[in-house]
Amino acid sequence: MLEILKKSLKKAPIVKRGKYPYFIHPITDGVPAIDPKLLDEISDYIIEYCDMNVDRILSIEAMGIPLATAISLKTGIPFSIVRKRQYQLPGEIKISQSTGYSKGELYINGVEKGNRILLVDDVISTGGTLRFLVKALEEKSVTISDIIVIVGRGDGVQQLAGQGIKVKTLVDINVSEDGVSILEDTGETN
Ligand SMILES: O=P(O)(O)OC[C@H]1O[C@H](OP(=O)(O)OP(=O)(O)O)[C@H](O)[C@@H]1O
Ligand code: HPA
Repeated sequence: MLEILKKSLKKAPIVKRGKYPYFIHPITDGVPAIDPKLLDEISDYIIEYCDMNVDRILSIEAMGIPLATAISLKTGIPFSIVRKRQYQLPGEIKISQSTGYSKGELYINGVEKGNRILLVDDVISTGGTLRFLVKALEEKSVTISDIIVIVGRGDGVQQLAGQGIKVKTLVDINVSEDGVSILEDTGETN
């Protein structure tokens, strides 16, 4: 199950971003190249294991975009992207983004009160990005069917679980300066 994803993660190179060991992988970075077979494997898995009874798929710039595209093409469900750029449209919501290595702002457009959405992202680490996003969506009375993330690292999933936010991951990993190792049978859906 998810053999292409797991095999490719084991080969991911590591670079330091400050003190943070950052793994580089096609699904989380778009480099060196995204194999369509990998995208196919991941999107099939998500469609099988998530509640797809939704109006919309919501994902986050940048690396949520190929995931949302693949799921949308297979299901016919439209998708919106939470952007790093402000549009100043009516109803736009600004949230803070804080990861292990960066800080910035994200802007939510394209979801309405009462919508039911599937939230998809490429990786969870500290959980900071998803925590702010989920809070903003709940305040807007948007229903989240599932939160699905391809790669879990760090304690973000546990942190959010402690706040009542359930995140499903496809694969959980440990990252050190020496490389990536797969944590078997720890993810929600492994
Ligand atoms: O759990 P956290 O610590 O919040 O980290 C997870 C976030 O980090 C990445 O965002 P980034 O803006 O670096 O991603 P991009 O490469 O997709 O633009 C990733 O896409 C997540 O949104
Ligand atoms: O180590 C990482 N690699 C790629 N994307 C990420 N987003 C948070 N951490 C990482």
